[in-house]
Amino acid sequence: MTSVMNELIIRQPDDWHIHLRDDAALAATVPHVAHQFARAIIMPNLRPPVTTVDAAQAYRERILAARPVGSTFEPLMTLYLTDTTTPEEIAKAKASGFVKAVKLYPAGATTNSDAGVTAIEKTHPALAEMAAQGVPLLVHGEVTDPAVDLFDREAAFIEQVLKPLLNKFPDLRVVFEHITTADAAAFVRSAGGNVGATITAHHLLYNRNAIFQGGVRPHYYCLPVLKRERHREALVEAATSGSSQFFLGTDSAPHAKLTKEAACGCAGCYTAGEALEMYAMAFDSVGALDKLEGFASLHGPAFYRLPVNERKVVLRRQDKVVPISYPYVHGDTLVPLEAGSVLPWTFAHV
Ligand SMILES: NC(=O)N[C@@H](CC(=O)O)C(=O)O
Ligand SMILES: [Zn+2]
Ligand SMILES: [Zn+2]
Repeated sequence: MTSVMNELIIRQPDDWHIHLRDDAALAATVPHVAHQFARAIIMPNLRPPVTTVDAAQAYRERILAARPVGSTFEPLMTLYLTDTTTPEEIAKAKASGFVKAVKLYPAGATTNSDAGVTAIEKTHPALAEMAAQGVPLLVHGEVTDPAVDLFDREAAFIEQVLKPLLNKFPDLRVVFEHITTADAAAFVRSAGGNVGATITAHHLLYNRNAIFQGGVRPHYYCLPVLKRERHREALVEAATSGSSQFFLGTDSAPHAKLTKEAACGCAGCYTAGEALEMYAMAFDSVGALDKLEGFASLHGPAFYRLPVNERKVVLRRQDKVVPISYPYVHGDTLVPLEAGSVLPWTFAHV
């Protein structure tokens, strides 16, 4: 007997990778994440980047102040790793209680990564302290060598950086962020339980054709860029496998409309307002809705050694219209992924 699931009640998910930006942008981004998720790992790629515990604390206060009245949303803060991050700052981060991880951006790999790491060896003192203290390293896993094809940069990063890094620091806890390839999914599975990965909704739903459907579609452009269909299928397989190494991270990355729809448009898809609807579509597409709670609400807390959320939420098979745009900073707007589309799922609190 086959049955269609029309309503899915799960523990409230967390988002293990999101960009909220700062100041006026928080009025747009925080209500979205706080509605869908109980907690979120907040990326530190501000200008200037969040490189100290003191800066993370101040940023955390600004996020908390932007929460809707009554919201209990909890931002989990991260530090931006640089060539000069000290072991002392790592120890301070661990002791703070609110800094949960440290983010590695290879310099030049993505948005606001120019202050990132220029050579991984320079970070060895900080990484040794992180391994000792159990502080997770979150990685944007793409090499920056312009000679490497854009679509191959994640696979190259595994061989050139990640494998040597884990050989040197076998106990380091690593999250391979926003994985986009079969290579990355296979690598994570072959690594120990100290290695996990986040997967976005857009990398589960689309392949690289989406960027060129009838013309160039800037809102589907993000980094790492969407890949071929066989990679998308491998990501869906990993996300729905039940393996606790894979968990939800939207990588929702707001950029004002004018900076996306431009001759040199910014990388990033904005999905925070409709993320769970999109993940439900991806899981439903392979009949794996029963695996969504593990991926969205259980595996991440297990990796980060945090309690699971007690509150329940519901996904209903009910149409939801994605707004054409949301208000954003300086009178500009924010165009969500699938703006104007009708999604077959609707997220609500129970
Ligand atoms: N994913 C993106 O395309 N962009 C992110 C940066 C990142 O996560 O690499 C951003 O901050 O805009
Ligand atoms: Zn990234
Ligand atoms: Zn990101």
